[in-house]
Amino acid sequence: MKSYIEFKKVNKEYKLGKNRFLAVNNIDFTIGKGEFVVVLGPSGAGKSTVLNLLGGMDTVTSGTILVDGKDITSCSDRELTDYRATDVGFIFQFYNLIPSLTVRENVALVKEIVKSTLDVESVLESVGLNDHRFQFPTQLSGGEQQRVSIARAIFKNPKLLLCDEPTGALDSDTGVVILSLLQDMSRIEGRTVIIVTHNAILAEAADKVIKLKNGKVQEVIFNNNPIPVNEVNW
Ligand SMILES: Nc1ncnc2c1ncn2[C@@H]1O[C@H](COP(=O)(O)OP(=O)(O)OP(=O)(O)O)[C@@H](O)[C@H]1O
Repeated sequence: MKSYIEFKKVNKEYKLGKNRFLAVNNIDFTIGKGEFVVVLGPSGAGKSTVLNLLGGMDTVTSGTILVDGKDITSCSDRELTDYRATDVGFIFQFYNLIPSLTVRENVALVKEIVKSTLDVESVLESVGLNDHRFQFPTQLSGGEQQRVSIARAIFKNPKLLLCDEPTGALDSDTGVVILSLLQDMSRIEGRTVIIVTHNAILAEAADKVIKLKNGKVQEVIFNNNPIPVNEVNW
């Protein structure tokens, strides 16, 4: 598959007092368009840092990140703001919903920052929230709240869905439902979906697994026969 995302010799160094710390150390990998990718590794391996660099929330110390032919490491602040707003959908462990807005309003709010969006009703239907659209976040379960954050992320029709521990706050059955939904975003809608997780078993469902350790790529595993998330033996 032609590479859609490319990390080339990417380094990210943080200064801690007088010391320097390489959170991401000379990383190379590629991801194809529409792939369902899992990033695994122990705590502190650099998973979130990689996701933040790819999402334009953090900048590299050196190296290049190409997304759909665009070098995001040479973007101006303005271009990076546009990239974050239009090209990337973020899903985090905590849902970051606005408690005083309904489900529908939480999603439709994205229109304030992005001109071209999908149809809000279709998006709510695609994540199974049609019946909840006039409820407030506190009236929803954790899994339903995470669906709202997925709806909000895909409403702007992003090229990429970046998910950092999206099931970290959910029980395992609800987690499987959410991961299935994210897999559908890749399989049915053709979106490129990248999930950072501690749950190594999700590798069976991924097209590609990127294993990180101590800021380096330890291994990239290509899976020729990824299985549906709900068939993984959790
Ligand atoms: N803004 C920062 N300033 C200094 N150090 C940082 C910063 N962000 C991350 N680090 C350090 O970089 C390393 C990698 O962090 P990162 O959050 O990417 O790891 P992770 O693999 O996502 O870990 P976890 O699974 O625990 O979330 C850690 O040692 C962390 O302390």
